[in-house]
Amino acid sequence: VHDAVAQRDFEPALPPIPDDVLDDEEDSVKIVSLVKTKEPLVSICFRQVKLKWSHTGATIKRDESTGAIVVARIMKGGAADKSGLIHEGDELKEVNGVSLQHRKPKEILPLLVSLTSIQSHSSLQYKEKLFVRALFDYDPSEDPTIPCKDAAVAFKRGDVLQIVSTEDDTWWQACHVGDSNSRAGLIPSQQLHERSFHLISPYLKKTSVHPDLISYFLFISFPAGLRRSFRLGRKASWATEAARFRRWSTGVHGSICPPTYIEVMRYHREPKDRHRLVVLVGPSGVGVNELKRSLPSSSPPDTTREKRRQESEGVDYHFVPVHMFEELILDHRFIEYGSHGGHYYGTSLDSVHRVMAEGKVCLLDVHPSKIKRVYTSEFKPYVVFVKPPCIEELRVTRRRAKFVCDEEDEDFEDMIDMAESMETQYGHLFDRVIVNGDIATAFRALRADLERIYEAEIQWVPADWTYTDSKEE
Ligand SMILES: Nc1ncnc2c1ncn2[C@@H]1O[C@H](COP(=O)(O)OP(=O)(O)OP(=O)(O)O)[C@@H](O)[C@H]1O
Repeated sequence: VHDAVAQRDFEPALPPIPDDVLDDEEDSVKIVSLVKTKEPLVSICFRQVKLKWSHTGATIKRDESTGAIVVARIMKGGAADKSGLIHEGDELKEVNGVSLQHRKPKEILPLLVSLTSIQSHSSLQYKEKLFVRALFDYDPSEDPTIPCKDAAVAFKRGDVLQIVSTEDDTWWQACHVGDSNSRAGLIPSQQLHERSFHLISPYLKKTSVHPDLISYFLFISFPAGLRRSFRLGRKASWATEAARFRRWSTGVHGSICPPTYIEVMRYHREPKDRHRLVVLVGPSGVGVNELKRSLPSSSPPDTTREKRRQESEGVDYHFVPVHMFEELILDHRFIEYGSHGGHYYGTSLDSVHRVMAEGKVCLLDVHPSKIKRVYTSEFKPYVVFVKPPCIEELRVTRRRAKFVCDEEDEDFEDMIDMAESMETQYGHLFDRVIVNGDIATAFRALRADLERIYEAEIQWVPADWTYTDSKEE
């Protein structure tokens, strides 16, 4: 191919090879000339060989010791990579007849803008199959460390990316999954993101460290009383936790790693498999219970308090003697438990198992710090964060609802603050965020999301879960 291309005539004509390039230096000195046409095409001329590509798929840098402009990186699957004609370390001599010698990077960049525009073909099949979910937002336009903003891929927390190269320790190459127009580009490597986090670069300060349901689904739902009891207990422990987290984030525990990427794999639920556990989290008063009330419910939680006249065993609660409840605590059988008014209330793993074993969808409402208790292949949790809207919308929606008239602005502010803290600390575990402004809209969003998750052919779940499943088979 090289020879066939080399013998053809191309327009425009290349400048002659400089006299000072000796024949025996051919292997060590490459003269590359870039000619930008009116079309969005870049012609790369390599001696007398000229190829036209829509995009080159390469980045450049200045060699610190020699001052030369060299090819820094060849993007996997890009035109430059496929051609095999330019390589990392190749020196760029001139662009459109303009010598690059002694030029400042600022002057060179506009000349090379097309060279740094990286595109891969949508039909491209990458050889490596490593998929990750991003656990933080990344906006290259706010990242001063990115070698070339045009070569980068922006993403949001939760996006699934296909990693096509991890050869470079600092900048990996990846493209978005499920987007046929997605191009491969640079993303910060895990190592780089962890390092940058500790330096608290400006772009990271803004990032977070960090889904009537189909009638045949039945849900486990815990009554408001229990939830409120938990919440009362949670409030105190949350304040301690938030304070501890603030200390960590200010550097007392500098070795804490920020969430970066988690390897994910496609998961297809077979009819024989249990449904995924649905976990609802949110700050106190945001409306988790209100949303749950609109969903069919089933298995209740455990409590040690006396049964009231209107209550039934196994409907409102499982009424358990204190000694049994305490045994369950010692056996670590509770996902979450607390006491209120001198009585225990708890959400046990056993109650979740029972519902799931019956083939029902289990809906759980816990403090986000407890998600890790069920973050296993056994439960495959789908975590929905219920978030408050802005304070103006909170005022309007909550006061419009006649039964909520005693909420003060301060409560709304607390709710918003707590939601922010939860997102900061646990956001990487959330599969879906639903803003509960107008209750009907929030409920429709939740229902649509849960329908989607239970009907979806393919879902992305942590690779660990699928490895565990295959070991168990
Ligand atoms: N979108 C909404 N619009 C108006 N009122 C709402 C909305 N969502 C919830 N509410 C009301 O706000 C109050 C608190 O809601 P809910 O009890 O569901 O909160 P929660 O998140 O379960 O908190 P807690 O555990 O503290 O009870 C309830 O009176 C509920 O009816």
